[in-house]
Amino acid sequence: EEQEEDVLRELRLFLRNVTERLALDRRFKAFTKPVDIEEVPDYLMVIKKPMDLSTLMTNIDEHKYVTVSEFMSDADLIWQNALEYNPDSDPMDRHIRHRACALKDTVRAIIRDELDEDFERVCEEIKESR
Ligand SMILES: COC(=O)[C@H](Cc1ccco1)c1ccncc1
Repeated sequence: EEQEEDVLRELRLFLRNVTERLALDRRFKAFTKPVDIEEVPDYLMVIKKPMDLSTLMTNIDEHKYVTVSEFMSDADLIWQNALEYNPDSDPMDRHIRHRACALKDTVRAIIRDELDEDFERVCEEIKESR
C-alpha cells in the first residue's frame, strides 16, 4: 500500500546517499566504474559477478533493492571481487586490497551508525509479503 511505497522511497534515498558518499571518496576511485574488460580481458573468467558503485546506483534507481541487506550483498561483491582478482604480493595488488578492505569497513561503519534496526525490519517484512 502507499505506506509501503513511502518506506521503499526512504530506503532508496538512504542507499543513494551512502553510495554517493563512497563514490566521492578518493580511496575508492577504482571501484566507481565497472572494471574495463578491454584493459583486463580475463576479468570475467575470474569474476563471475562484477559490481561497482555506478552499477549499485543504477540498481537503486531501478528499484532492485527492497532491503538494506540486499544492497549490502551487492556492495560486498565490490571488495570481495577486488580481493579475489588481485591476490598477489606485488605493491599494486596490495594497494587495491588495502582499499577493498577500507571499502568493506566503511560500508559496515555507515550502516551500523546510520541504519535504524526497526527500519530494516520493516523493509524485510515488505520483502516477505511480496
Ligand atoms: C577493482 O579494480 C580492479 O580489480 C582492477 C583490476 C585491474 C588490473 C589491471 C587493470 O585493472 C584494478 C584497478 C586498479 N588497480 C588495481 C586493480
